[in-house]
Amino acid sequence: MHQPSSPILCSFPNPDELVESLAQFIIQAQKESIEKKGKFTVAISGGSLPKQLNGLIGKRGIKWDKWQVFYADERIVPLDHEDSNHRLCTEELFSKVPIPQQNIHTIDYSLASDPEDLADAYEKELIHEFANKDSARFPVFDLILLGVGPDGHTASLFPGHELLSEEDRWVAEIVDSPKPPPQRITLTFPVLNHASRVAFVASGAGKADTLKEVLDTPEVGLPASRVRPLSPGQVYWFVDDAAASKLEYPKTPFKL
Ligand SMILES: O=C1O[C@H](COP(=O)(O)O)[C@@H](O)[C@H](O)[C@H]1O
Repeated sequence: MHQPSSPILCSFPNPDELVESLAQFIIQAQKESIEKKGKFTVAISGGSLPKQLNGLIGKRGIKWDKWQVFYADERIVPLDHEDSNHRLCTEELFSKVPIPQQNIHTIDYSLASDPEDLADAYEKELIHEFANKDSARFPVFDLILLGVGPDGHTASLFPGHELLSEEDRWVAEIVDSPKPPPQRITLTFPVLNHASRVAFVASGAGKADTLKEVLDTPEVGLPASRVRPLSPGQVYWFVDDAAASKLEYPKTPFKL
């Protein structure tokens, strides 16, 4: 019987050490995945996360051509719009590393007039990558990288929203996001909770209250608390000491 995993919390004295350790963790995850399956499937968030991936830039041992990148959530805006998570990830990372463009799976903005169609089309991209939906009930990402907002939302799963109870779809649209822009797509909880590894990344004192609620009182049920991949999947929290300053949750020393 697969049980949900308990989060592993790794805290670092400063943002630079956090960024460097996160890069080492990601490189190790891609090494293991490529050895097993010849590719590395990863989902990336927007917000403050992409900047924290800059420890990957210029690192040896990264086989960028083996990465297949999806977005954990995306705003329904043109790909070059300032609110686009793809644009942000491109500025912070993809424009600085030799990843083939075709390995980055973006939304099809031509479907923007019908968010449900757009979400379904993105789900089809996943189905293409992860085999068909009947044989694989949910995709198993090698790594999903998430942030957490002040209200405890993650990806575009917001507290109290009906999408929190989605049990079937891999990708869903949201047209009433409390944080602008209102129209988005997001991976659903079943996808987040079937990943091999999920890594949350949070830094700065501004995240301290949120982290306390998410990790010390998971029974409140904030979206970020509900990301608990089934074993052998594992959820990690990469934070700096400022973000961890109010936590009672036990820390684990970082090791690869
Ligand atoms: O709107 C979003 O917010 C979350 C959290 O962002 P942060 O700036 O507080 O880290 C982000 O993870 C998500 O991808 C984004 O669309």
